[in-house]
Formats: sequence, structure tokens, C-alpha cells
Amino acid sequence: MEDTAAGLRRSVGEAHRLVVKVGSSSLTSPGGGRLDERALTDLVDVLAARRVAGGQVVLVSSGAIAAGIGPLGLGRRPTDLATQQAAASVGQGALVAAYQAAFGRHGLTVGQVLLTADDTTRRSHYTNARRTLERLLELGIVPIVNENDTVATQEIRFGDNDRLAALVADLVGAGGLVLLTDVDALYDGPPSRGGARRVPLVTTSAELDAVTIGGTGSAVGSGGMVTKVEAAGIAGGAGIPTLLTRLPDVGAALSGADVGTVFAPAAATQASRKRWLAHATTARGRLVLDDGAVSALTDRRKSLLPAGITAVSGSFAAGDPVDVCAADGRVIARGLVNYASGELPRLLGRSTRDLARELGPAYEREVVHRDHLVLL
Ligand SMILES: Nc1ncnc2c1ncn2[C@@H]1O[C@H](COP(=O)(O)OP(=O)(O)O)[C@@H](O)[C@H]1O
Ligand SMILES: N[C@@H](CCC(=O)OP(=O)(O)O)C(=O)O
Repeated sequence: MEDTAAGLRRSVGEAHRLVVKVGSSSLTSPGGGRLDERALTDLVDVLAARRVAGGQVVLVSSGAIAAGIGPLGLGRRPTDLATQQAAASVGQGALVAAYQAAFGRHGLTVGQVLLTADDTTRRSHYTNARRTLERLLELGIVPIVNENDTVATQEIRFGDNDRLAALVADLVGAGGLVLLTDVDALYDGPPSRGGARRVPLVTTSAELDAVTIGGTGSAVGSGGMVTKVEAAGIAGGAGIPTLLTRLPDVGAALSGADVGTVFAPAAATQASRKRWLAHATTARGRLVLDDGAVSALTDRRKSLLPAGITAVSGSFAAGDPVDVCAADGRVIARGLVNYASGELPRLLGRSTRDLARELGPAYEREVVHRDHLVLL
């Protein structure tokens, strides 16, 4: 019988619809600052062959900031947001032009899709992005996705594209997610330390307890291995397996060779709306609960009522995502709140029956309904 790792590799390799994410470090010359045309062409050759054979590919490509370093004469990756945005503005054009030229040699056309974190936070934008991607795929186009770096502000940025790639994989219902970076696999410790061993398969998040995961090892990347493992977790929660390896191994990996690390999808997946709440939204505020309310939510799966809330922070409107915390500050859930932050303080600690009697029937509503609450 085929072992688990081989079966998972095969299901990613044979997926009809694949999301492939490539990091800045894989696309730029050593030292950064210039697009590595050879690496980009090698990647495109593998992806174009799949497309020509009838498969669908969404490419999530980083590298805009890195590709802008050289043309702007900067020498190294800028650290301030405004210069990063200027570099992304220059580099994104170069990046997509290079992809169009490379896919064009296979008779294929690319479409640029730039997303902000807000496009995933707001459910209406999220479904709109899905529609656009679906239409592009139906038309035989290869969508090239990146964060819209030129307008994203520091607070709401994805920053790295790993989480964005996992959200896109969920959005388009991909059969597999491929993360390409500058290291051939996940190791049980940062590879720079030496003596680290490859982890070929991750089946449960508990197995990661034995792995030391560090930040970026390159001058141009940003997330490091932490965000890649998180991305594999998000994709796994949507039932999607993830394969992580380096760009030169992508062809072999997609043919089922024993390279890289494969992450199994979770045994039980959440409903799409709850996955969106847990991973795609950014909390606009926090609600702190007393112990009774924590157990009502976690043990009895109840809605959150004003009586169990002890504190509110942040500035949010009714319908916004908020973090729901225990008294010690631990985030236990994310939910869509039914009241604006200004309305809540006078309701705290009071029963809905009292509130309805005093303020009218509208105040009988829960602060967060359980259908709009996901435990974390
Ligand atoms: N346990 C680990 N296994 C593999 N790589 C690790 C680990 N911990 C840290 N890293 C580092 O993560 C880096 C990849 O992340 P990053 O530089 O952000 O790449 P990208 O630009 O592809 O997103 C690797 O170069 C490696 O040095
Ligand atoms: N959107 C940015 C991604 C920044 C980045 O460094 O991402 P990654 O290489 O995936 O860690 C860009 O295109 O430069």
C-alpha cells in the first residue's frame, strides 16, 4: 500500500487546480536587487507544461520589492514602508512583464491580481476576488497574485505572501498548495545551524513541537519558515495538502519525487465561513470575558452575551471582526460583533432581559452570535 507521504505528494502533483507560491529569495539574484530571469523561466516552464496539459495554476509571486531594488539604485531591501512601496511599484511591473514574456513563449497569457488584506477581511471583497480568479481560470489565463504593496499600510499588511497564498488556495478550492522558497524542505531546526534533518512529512500540528522554526534566512524574504508552516496549517484546515520545497525541485516535486516536506490536510475541516473568520479577517478590537462566559463559549458552544464581558477595547463598527479573550488575555475566539465599540460599555455585565426592558427589544441580541464565532 502506498505510504501517506507518497499519497499526499501524488495528490498535490495530480491536482487539477494548483496554487503555487514563490518567495522573493527564489526569484532574485544572490544578494537580491535583480530578477533572476533563469529561475523565473525554469518555474514558468514547469507551470506552463501543466497548464498546456489542461491543469489550472494560480501563481502567487513575491519579488516586487526585491525586483525594484536594482532599478532604484538602493543596494539592499529598504526597511521603511514608503521606500518599500516605491520599490514594489517599480518592481511589480518588471515582475509581471517577465512572467508574461516567459508564459507567452508557451502561448499562454497571464493576468495580474493585486490584493490587499482588506480584500480578504471584508466578506464582499473576498467573494469578489473569488469571482475574478474563477473567471480568469475559465478563460485559460494564469493569474499572478501579489499583495497590493503600494497601497497597503503597515498595520493591515500581509507582509509576506505565505498566508495570502493559503487564503487564495482556499478561495479557489485548490487541490494542492505548493510553497517554493530558498530551502529545499522544512528542517527540524534552522538549516543555518548545521546538523538539522529534513522533515519529509507533517501529519499533525503536534509533530511540529519537535521542530525549531526560525525567521527568514535571506536578505530579501520576510516571513521565514514560521509563516510557511502557518500557511500549511490554514490550507490544511480547508482540506488542502501543502508541498514545500525550493524552486529548482518544483518539477521533481510535482512528479511525486521524495523531495521537500508535505503537510497533510486536517482530519476535520471547518465550514468555509468559519475558516474565513479565523484566518482571513483582521480583528478591529477585543472583548475580554469572565470565566463563566469562556466556558459557555468553549464548552457549551453558546453565543456571547453582554453579561459575560468585562472589558472592550479598539474601535469597531457593528459587523466587524473582533478577538474574544479570556481574563488572562489569551485569544480564545474570533467573531463578528453585533454592536459598535461605542455602544458596548454601558451594556457590559447586564442581562439581555434587563437591557431589552430598559432600552427596547433590539438590545436582546447577542454581542456575538455563535454562528459568527470561531473558536481558535
Ligand atoms: N526549521 C527550518 N527549516 C527550514 N528553513 C528554516 C527553518 N527555520 C528557519 N528557516 C529559514 O526560512 C527561510 C525561508 O524563508 P524566507 O526567507 O522568508 O523565504 P521566502 O522569500 O521564500 O518567503 C530559509 O532560508 C531558512 O533559513
Ligand atoms: N509583496 C511583497 C512580498 C514580500 C516578501 O518578502 O515576501 P516573501 O518573499 O514571500 O517572504 C513583494 O512582492 O515584494
